[in-house]
Amino acid sequence: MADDIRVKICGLSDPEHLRVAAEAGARYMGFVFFAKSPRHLTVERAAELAVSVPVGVAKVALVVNANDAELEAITTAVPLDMLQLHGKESPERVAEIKARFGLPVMKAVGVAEAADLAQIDLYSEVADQLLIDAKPPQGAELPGGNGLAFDWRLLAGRKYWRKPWMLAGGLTPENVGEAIRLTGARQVDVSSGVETTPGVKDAGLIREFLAAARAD
Ligand SMILES: O=C(O)c1ccccc1N[C@@H]1O[C@H](COP(=O)(O)O)[C@@H](O)[C@H]1O
Repeated sequence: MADDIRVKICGLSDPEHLRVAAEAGARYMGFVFFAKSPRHLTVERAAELAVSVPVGVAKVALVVNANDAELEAITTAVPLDMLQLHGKESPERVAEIKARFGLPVMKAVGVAEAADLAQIDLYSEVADQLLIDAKPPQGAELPGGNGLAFDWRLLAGRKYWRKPWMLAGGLTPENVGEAIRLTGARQVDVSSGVETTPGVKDAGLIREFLAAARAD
């Protein structure tokens, strides 16, 4: 087992799936706070779920262009370890959120072509981690969580970014091994790939994903 591969399961909403993910070795659990997402949680529900996350597993709040009032409500109600910024937050806004809310920040960067990789260096200055995801198609309702992959060969030979990074976008139990092999990722994030329909996670797929990601 490649136990050093750290897996994040995003968009969890059921305590049973939290239990399965933790038991199978997930290191991060993502709660989505974005009303347009089928995985959206209220702060009250997320606070209830957070209780079931074992010590040592990071609780991550995913937000999209959230204002301070929204962030205040989330961070006050839910015990969190990290904020995932998945919108169009500027480097200045990332730095401001990090300072104001006192939590490590992971900034999502959308990639469709080599030119997009420059964003990674830009955000490396201010974010604690980078999340390298597929750029959403023009006009997409969601800026992530679309089950869309990008060309992983764009990351080949570039594993030494200045900050820890996580690979996301269209990962599944079937393709995660190949994605890790091609990109050198040591951390991976999945949402749609462990669902039967958008927003509905599947315990068997969660287990399969973790086993595949952590296999040698
Ligand atoms: O999961 C969502 O609903 C979501 C909504 C808004 C922004 C990002 C979202 N999810 C993140 O998107 C990537 C890729 O997800 P997928 O595996 O392709 O479905 C991942 O980082 C999720 O955390």
